[in-house]
Amino acid sequence: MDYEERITAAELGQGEERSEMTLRPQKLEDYIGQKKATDNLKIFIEAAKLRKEPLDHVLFYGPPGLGKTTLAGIISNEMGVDIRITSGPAIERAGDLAAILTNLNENDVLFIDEIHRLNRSVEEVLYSAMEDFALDIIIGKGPSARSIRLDIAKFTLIGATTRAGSLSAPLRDRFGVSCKFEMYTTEELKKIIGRSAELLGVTADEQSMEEMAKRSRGTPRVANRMLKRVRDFSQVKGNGVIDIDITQKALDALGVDHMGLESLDREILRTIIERFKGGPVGIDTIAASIGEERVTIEDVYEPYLIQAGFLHRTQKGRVVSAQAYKHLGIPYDEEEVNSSVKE
Ligand SMILES: Nc1ncnc2c1ncn2[C@@H]1O[C@H](COP(=O)(O)OP(=O)(O)OP(=O)(O)O)[C@@H](O)[C@H]1O
Ligand SMILES: [Mg+2]
Repeated sequence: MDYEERITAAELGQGEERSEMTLRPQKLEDYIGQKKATDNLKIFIEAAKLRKEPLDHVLFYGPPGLGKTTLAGIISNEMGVDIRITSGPAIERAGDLAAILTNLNENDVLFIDEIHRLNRSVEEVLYSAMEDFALDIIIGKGPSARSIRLDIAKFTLIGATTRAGSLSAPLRDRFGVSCKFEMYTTEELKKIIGRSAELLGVTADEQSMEEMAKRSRGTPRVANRMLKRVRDFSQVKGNGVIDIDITQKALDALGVDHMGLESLDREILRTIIERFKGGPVGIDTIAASIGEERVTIEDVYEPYLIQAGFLHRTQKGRVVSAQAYKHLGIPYDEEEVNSSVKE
């Protein structure tokens, strides 16, 4: 199966950007879950509006597809300002960032996705921009070169990252607010699926929504993708109405099991069990064994495998749990596993 076709893929497939836009809530009251983050933000937004100032710079971190981009859009809506969306790898040179910054209006939001991937020279320009709303520009070359300071509009930087640990300390310190994104509960995902179904004009019964929610690995993006694939199934193989029967058939056909694991999740677990006696084994070794990039495993697959209790991270490497053996139907020999853990 192509990477793009995986329901867990962190990247958006063709045309998916547009369909994600239509499913994105625009207001804070329509944003489901992440209560800890949104309760605080609500107060900060209110306060900033009262002072007629931009919101403090905000850092969002957590696994892909949990609604970071969506929440950034909502913040700009609630503040009544424009949002400019870009990403770390897209800003190649300091000049690119300067161009973006000088085009912002007072109190606007600048959203930088994958902010841990900014290069050094760009990041340095960001420091004074965040702190003093100023750019230091060097004019001329050699002995006659001089630096001038250019004021820019006050703005809010919202940075998003899957790995807060990869951010340099000076950058991290310049964010006034930082929000950790948690995986969603089945109940929350069910609400999200219900909302999306309404927007897409499809009918799904309670039981099938519950089933999809349970198999969405805590991730709204996965839930929405799943809903769309199940809808396709119901239109082609059923009567267009989503019920539990068609849901189960569709998800089986997609290779999503009852815990929401996909073939690659199972391959990760199986590899650790069959080739490394259940671990501990280093992430690079796992990546090489299954021919997948380390970052993909770490950012996209592991968070859910850990959350669901199939995998543990230890000092010595990854270890699968007895539950993973059970899930894959592989006999669990406690003694053998323990001896390999102690080695
Ligand atoms: N809290 C939510 N309520 C309703 N829908 C949501 C929520 N969070 C996310 N979604 C839906 O999930 C989709 C993915 O969300 P979004 O693109 O914001 O994720 P993300 O965290 O920015 O992902 P990435 O880290 O990969 O950029 C959106 O299209 C949106 O419809
Ligand atoms: Mg995003």
